[in-house]
Amino acid sequence: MIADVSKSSKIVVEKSTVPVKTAEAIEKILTHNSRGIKYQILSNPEFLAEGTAIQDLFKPERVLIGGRETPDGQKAIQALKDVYAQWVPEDRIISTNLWSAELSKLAANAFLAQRISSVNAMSALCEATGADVSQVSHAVGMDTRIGPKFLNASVGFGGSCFQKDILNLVYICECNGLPQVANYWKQVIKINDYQKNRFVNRLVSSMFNTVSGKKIAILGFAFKKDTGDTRETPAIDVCKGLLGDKACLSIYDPQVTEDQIQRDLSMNKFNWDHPIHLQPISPSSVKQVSVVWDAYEATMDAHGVCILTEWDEFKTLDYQRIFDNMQKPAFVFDGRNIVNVDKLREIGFIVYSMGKPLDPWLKDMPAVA
Ligand SMILES: NC(=O)c1ccc[n+]([C@@H]2O[C@H](COP(=O)([O-])OP(=O)(O)OC[C@H]3O[C@@H](n4cnc5c(N)ncnc54)[C@H](O)[C@@H]3O)[C@@H](O)[C@H]2O)c1
Ligand SMILES: O=c1ccn([C@@H]2O[C@H](COP(=O)(O)OP(=O)(O)O[C@H]3O[C@H](CO)[C@@H](O)[C@H](O)[C@H]3O)[C@@H](O)[C@H]2O)c(=O)[nH]1
Repeated sequence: MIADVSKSSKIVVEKSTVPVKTAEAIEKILTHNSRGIKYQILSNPEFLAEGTAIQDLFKPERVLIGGRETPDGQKAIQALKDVYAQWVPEDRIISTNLWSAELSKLAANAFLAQRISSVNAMSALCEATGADVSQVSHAVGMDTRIGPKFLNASVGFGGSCFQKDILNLVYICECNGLPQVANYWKQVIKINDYQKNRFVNRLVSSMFNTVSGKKIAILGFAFKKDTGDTRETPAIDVCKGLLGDKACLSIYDPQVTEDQIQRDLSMNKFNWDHPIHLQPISPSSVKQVSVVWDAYEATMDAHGVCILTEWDEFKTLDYQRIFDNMQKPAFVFDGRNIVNVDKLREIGFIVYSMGKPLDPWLKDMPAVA
């Protein structure tokens, strides 16, 4: 396509996250169709996060540009640097060779996801020992070599990037004859799956080993707050786990539509990645699921409440009102550690909060249902 329309030399910039050596493939295709036109391929991976995209664009921590180490490659890097220099301080614009830039993007996401899996693995140990994962994260994160960010235990990481990019890394390791390295990174995903299962098991075992026919309110469905994106959201796996035991779910998320939730819960795991025209036209809706537009409606007459996204509004709900309108005993399962556990216990809730000292109710329950 680019080769078809190009009339003069071009710089082609990869922004998407790609397997290492994609630039080489692009270069080969363009060069073979070049009709004398010269191309320079640059790798300029995008590091923005959803929910903060505009700030990340205006004030990036770094801009990474990878190119060929030839005079023409360096000239192309400088041309792209000049564009960013319009609003990004020059010391934040770094240049590398092509393969380093492509790999750095995968490495950055793998490191971030690894931090979450590390703290989530600790959360299981905290529950077993009586430690509090927030206190452990705080103490660990004060070491400037480790740093305090991205150490919040949760029901698991989601989003379209982390799992895909780690699987990409794993594939590249395997293709390069590095199975031990591949296995190391695979563990990050395995712990993430373990954390989601652990949450469902805790919930089911606390509620007398079954949620069949019970109403469970799901607060939050997006993979994180301030976005309506549900790709790879842990809510899908948690909801499917509960539906597997025949729970009735009442789901509320301030940004996710009913259609999206029904689609996510009725589709096979990887169908979301298909172009929209290849997805089921009207996926049959899941009967045990209702989607409502208010947290109070979702929790009305519920046996249990699950918090799966850390939306700010869930921190300030009137939990006394929620408790009064729920079946008893009333349970809260906080997959994001956002509620005040002591306050909720005072109200009368049985509370499970990821990685926090266990409620006396849960202490003698098996961690696995
Ligand atoms: N979403 C983010 O926050 C974010 C942040 C940084 C980087 N990225 C990267 O940016 C890229 C796009 O992300 P997105 O969230 O916009 O994804 P998206 O799924 O919304 O968009 C991807 C687009 O690529 C198209 N596509 C997929 N496979 C294709 C193929 N083989 N040939 C041609 N087109 C194809 C899809 O139809 C879709 O229109 C990804 O590589 C992602 O890793 C995303
Ligand atoms: O301490 C934490 C931090 C995050 N999360 C979860 O991790 C997931 C991903 O969060 P985040 O990284 O903030 O969102 P993304 O929009 O997926 O952004 C990531 O993926 C993008 C796409 O590659 C990169 O550009 C970004 O730099 C990278 O942060 C979400 O489910 C979060 O809830 C936790 O569980 N605990």
